[in-house]
Formats: sequence, structure tokens, C-alpha cells
Amino acid sequence: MKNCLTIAGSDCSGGAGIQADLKTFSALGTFGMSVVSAVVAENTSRVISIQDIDVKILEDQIDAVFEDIEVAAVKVGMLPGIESMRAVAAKLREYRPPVIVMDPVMVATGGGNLMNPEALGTLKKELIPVVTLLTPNIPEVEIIAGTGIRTQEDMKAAAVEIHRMGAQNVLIKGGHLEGEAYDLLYDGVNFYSFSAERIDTKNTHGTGCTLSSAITANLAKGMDMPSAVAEAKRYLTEAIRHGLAIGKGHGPTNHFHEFYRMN
Ligand SMILES: Nc1ncnc2c1ncn2[C@@H]1O[C@H](COP(=O)(O)OP(=O)(O)OP(=O)(O)O)[C@@H](O)[C@H]1O
Ligand SMILES: Cc1ncc(COP(=O)(O)O)c(N)n1
Repeated sequence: MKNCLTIAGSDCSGGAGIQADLKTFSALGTFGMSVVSAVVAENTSRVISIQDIDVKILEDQIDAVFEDIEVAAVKVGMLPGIESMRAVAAKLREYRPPVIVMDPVMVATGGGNLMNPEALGTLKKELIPVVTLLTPNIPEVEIIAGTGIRTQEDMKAAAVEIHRMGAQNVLIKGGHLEGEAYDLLYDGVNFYSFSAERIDTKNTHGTGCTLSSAITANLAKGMDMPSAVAEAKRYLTEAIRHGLAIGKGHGPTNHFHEFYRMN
């Protein structure tokens, strides 16, 4: 079995963050480990408060995993600010895991800032150059690339721009656009399109986390990038289709239903 590590925030309501990542890692047959970057008091409707994890224990958690266990792939999710970004970037440069997938989490589905906007420069300078794959949504692309995104052509131009910043691969998620759920992958040479039907639901809490951790697990298992993304999107679409109407706001994706037991 391959070992996957998530470095991300804790969502006590279980739909996003490390909780979504660990459920996805397990459902896809990998061994999941988690380094907590922040504790978020949140639910399907709102973010109440955030406590950043002290940098020393953030670094110690990463050391504890890497000094003992072989890590096939790392997923990086919420990093709340400059200090945590610098620490994680330095540890990733030190341990050089074979795969690093980063979801540059900025705002929760239910609203609420999860990243200090002042950390944008650090994200661009220290983290984007070390990642195997960056998976921004449309608002995140607009902030990182500094351009408005309305069309698939805009997505292409922004993907090229983010690749230039140092990400080996870029997957722009089109969930925030209208029409079918269209995502675009750029590997520096080719563009790959991934389309799925848009499911009419408000239960989309954790979709970005689920997709990026599914890609991480698939890469850990040895798939090439386009296959890892295609399979992860299949997984995610079913997890949204069977999403759980839990809570008063955006319910979570569902990792355990008949589809997975049969696949
Ligand atoms: N209603 C939907 N039906 C099917 N797929 C969807 C739907 N909404 C989003 N997706 C897909 O889910 C993935 C995440 O997309 P999105 O652009 O919403 O990212 P995100 O904003 O990071 O997610 P999150 O909702 O977790 O913040 C993409 O593959 C997107 O195409
Ligand atoms: C700890 C944590 N990490 C990430 C997200 C983003 O997920 P979503 O945008 O689906 O709410 C979240 N809400 N909480």
C-alpha cells in the first residue's frame, strides 16, 4: 500500500480539510497521514474561528512522518499564513517527496477567509515553484495570475502563466463557472480537458479537497498525470452525486457508497 500525507487544516465538521483528505486516501486504497496546519472551527455554513498551529509543531509533525515512513505523495491544502508557508516549503525542499499536489485554499465554500491575503507573495515565491501540481479554483486563479477568468481561453492563458511561475502542472477547476463542470490541465506542453455533468446540489463542501487528495492518491499509485486527474474527477463526481444533506449549509461529499465498493 502507498503512503499519502496531507498537510492541511482541520475541519471539525468533517467535510473538508484533513478529514476529507483522509477519507479520500482510504477510499482509494492508500494509507493516509496528516500534518495539521491550522484548527478551523467551521461547519457547513460558516467559519467561526481559526487557530494557526505553531510553526515548531508544524515542522515537528512533518519531521515525525518523514524520518519514519516512506511518503509516496504529499497533498498540501490550507496554509494559513506566511510562517506556515515558509516552514512547509522549506520542509518540502528538504525531504523532496516524489509528488506534491497543492490546493491553494483561500476561502471556504460557506464563506470565510482561510489564508491571510498578505501571504500571496510567499505562496507564489516559495510554494508554487516546488509543486508537481497546483489545483486552483477560478477565484484563486484570478488572485494568483492577476487576471479575470470568464472563458476556457482565459483558463488556458492563466494556466500558462501559473506554469511559468514554476508549477510543473496546473489544473484549473471550473466549478465556479456556469455550464458543465469543466477543468483544464496544463503540463507545460499539452492541455487536457476534463468535463463532467454539473450536479444540481448545494452539497459541495470539500469538493476541492476531495479532488486534490484523490489526484494525490492516484499519483501515489503510479498513474500518469492526465489519468490521475481523470480518475479523480470520476471519483469526485460520484462523491458529489451522492453528497450528504448534512447540516444547514453546504453538505459534504460522500466517500462511501456503492460506487466505490464496486470499483
Ligand atoms: N455541481 C457540481 N457538479 C459536478 N462537479 C462539480 C460541481 N461543482 C464543482 N464541481 C467540480 O468539483 C471540483 C472542484 O471545483 P471547484 O471549482 O468548485 O473548486 P473549489 O472551489 O476548490 O472547491 P470547493 O467547493 O471545495 O471550494 C472540480 O472538478 C469541479 O469541476
Ligand atoms: C480546513 C479547511 N480546508 C479547506 C477548506 C476548503 O474547502 P471548501 O472550499 O470545500 O469549503 C475548508 N473549508 N476547511
